[in-house]
Amino acid sequence: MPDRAINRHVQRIFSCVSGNRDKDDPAVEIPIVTSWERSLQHYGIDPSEPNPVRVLTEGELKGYTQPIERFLRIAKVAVHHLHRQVSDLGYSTLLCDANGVTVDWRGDERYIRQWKDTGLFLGAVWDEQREGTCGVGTAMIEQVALTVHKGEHFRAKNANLTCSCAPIVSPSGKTMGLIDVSAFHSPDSKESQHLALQLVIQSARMIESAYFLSQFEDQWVLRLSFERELAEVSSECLIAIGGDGKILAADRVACRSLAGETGGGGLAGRLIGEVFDIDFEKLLDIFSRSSMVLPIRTQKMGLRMFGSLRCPQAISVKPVAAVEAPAPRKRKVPAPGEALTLDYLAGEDHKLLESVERIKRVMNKPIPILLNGETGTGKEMFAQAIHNASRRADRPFVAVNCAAIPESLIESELFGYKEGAFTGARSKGMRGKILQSDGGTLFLDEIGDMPASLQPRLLRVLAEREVTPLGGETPIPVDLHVICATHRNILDMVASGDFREDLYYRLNGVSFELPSLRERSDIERLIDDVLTIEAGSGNEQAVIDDEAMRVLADFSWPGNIRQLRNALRYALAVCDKGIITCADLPVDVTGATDPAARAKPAIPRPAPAALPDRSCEADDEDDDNDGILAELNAMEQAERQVILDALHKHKWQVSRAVRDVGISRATMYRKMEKYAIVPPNKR
Ligand SMILES: Nc1ncnc2c1ncn2[C@@H]1O[C@H](COP(=O)(O)OP(=O)(O)OP(=O)(O)O)[C@@H](O)[C@H]1O
Repeated sequence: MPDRAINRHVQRIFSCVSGNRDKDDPAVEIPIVTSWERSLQHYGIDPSEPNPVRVLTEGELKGYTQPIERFLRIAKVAVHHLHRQVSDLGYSTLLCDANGVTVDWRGDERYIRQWKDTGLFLGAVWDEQREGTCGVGTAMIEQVALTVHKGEHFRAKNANLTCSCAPIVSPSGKTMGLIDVSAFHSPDSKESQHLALQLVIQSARMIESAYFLSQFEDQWVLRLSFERELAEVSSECLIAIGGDGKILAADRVACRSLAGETGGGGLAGRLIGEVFDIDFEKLLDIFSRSSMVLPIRTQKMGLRMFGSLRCPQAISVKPVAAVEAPAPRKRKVPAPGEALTLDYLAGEDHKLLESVERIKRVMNKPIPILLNGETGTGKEMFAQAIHNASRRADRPFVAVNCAAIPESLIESELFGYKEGAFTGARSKGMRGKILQSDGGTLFLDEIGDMPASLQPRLLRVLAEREVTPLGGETPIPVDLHVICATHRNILDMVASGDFREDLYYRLNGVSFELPSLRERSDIERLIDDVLTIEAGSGNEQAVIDDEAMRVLADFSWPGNIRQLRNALRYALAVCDKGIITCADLPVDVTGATDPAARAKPAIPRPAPAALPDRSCEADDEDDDNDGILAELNAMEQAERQVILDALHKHKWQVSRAVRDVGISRATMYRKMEKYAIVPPNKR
């Protein structure tokens, strides 16, 4: 550029930044002026300085490309595709990383010298701090797609270039890179670059979508479009959904389009049914029967969209619609010592049955399973049952409780060590739990307690399917299926930085919520089953009387099935003649049952007389039953009183009262109904 032109360029920038723009000079767009200000005042760059663009050596460049190999692989196709569209128009195509380093490049090889001289080449660093206003650097800082055309470049030496560039944003909203087309000959008018800018925007979007789909390849992805006609061929919004129906992530178009639904609170962590007029179960159900595009409305704003659902990759080999209907389940209570099966564990709880059907679909696929549930809900039992039902059943099932092993030992427990790896190491070394589970299932219980320092190592094992024991150098290949369990909210831990997001996505291929005991719709059935199992393991057969069953079914069970097992084990040991009554239940269960009942005065003991004597009926029950009493003959009145006395004596425990009276339970209930005897708790 001749000196006079350089001076004019520098003059123009100075007057514009100082607010004294020449009135003949066309207005400069705001982002460009702001960038000129930054370049001049912040970075202190001299616009006339002719220093060439910095180009990294091959070795230096490797340091930038290696950590983003996946991104490069995904973006490559889009870079190639874009370049095919623009190469004949004299553009080169640059893919830059988040630092502005050109990590992929395409250009007409005939002009290689010129590309290199202008810095439109592999390894060139296009950051604003160094180059001042330029396509890549300014799009990176402003986080928008833009064209920096000719004299809008800050440095005079770049003022013949035209650069159109768009940022590429990751699922978590960070700039992962930028895609740019640049040319050193172009018409003067900036409008001439409109199409080039639209093409880079489209390519950036294509890379973002491909990256999103790859990042969540083991998850369900809801693809949404505002136009029915386009929904099948291209989607505007992408939403990744975990196996529990909660949104894991949404791409930036989805976040922007659906911001009104969340009041700015973000989509991640919300249930699909909170945002749309359909819940996840229904969505799965519809898409399992048809792959059609489904009209969906958003809950708050009522936006009409058209969606399709992409299955986790490992399931998609078999369309969900083609999954056979589950065979009718045969449910039998396992004999003592017999492994609990998935069908048995599902019980008759509606939600659990659905979960088990879904588990069956994925258990033989390389999809990690995450089990959520309160302590004692049976997570380990489930993990074992999944293993037993899977193709890996004849291989080891290895359980590791991350909360139970001291942090200092977890590493060697999991990864093992070579002989002599450290003082005290066994002379032959140790195969860690991961290698022990080779070919089988590794169950990581309390995964939320996995120390932060080991999370990257575990991630590497899962990604690369190989382990390097402590003190070893050669990685050993391992084939394992991972099932994790936690009672903690891992998403919250991810948000607070206590759990690695990438590890969470690796582990949560599909997740299942095990209901607490108090939420189960089949609680009485389960209580009976657990009693059968407990009674079978050494104790006498027993039954639970109605009152005790009511107490057990109403209890809150903070320790879930584990606590229930213990309570029944105790009751079996103390009960008489195989009948478990309230008196046989541990006090922590009966004491917490019904605080209102406990506050009531004790039921008065009846007078010893066997004949009708209204004075003994201190509960005011019979006041309400005068009409019935009047209709009874003397015999009946006497019989009624005997029954009532026995019930009072045994604090309304039917099973005990029947023994005093010498009648069966069924007869007792019939008589109670006939004589209108209603236990206090049912009044
Ligand atoms: N459906 C069931 N029927 C009978 N017993 C069961 C059932 N589910 C679980 N159990 C028993 O309940 C106890 C707790 O189960 P488990 O250890 O699998 O729970 P967990 O959710 O893994 O607990 P934690 O979170 O405390 O590790 C075990 O003794 C197990 O045998």
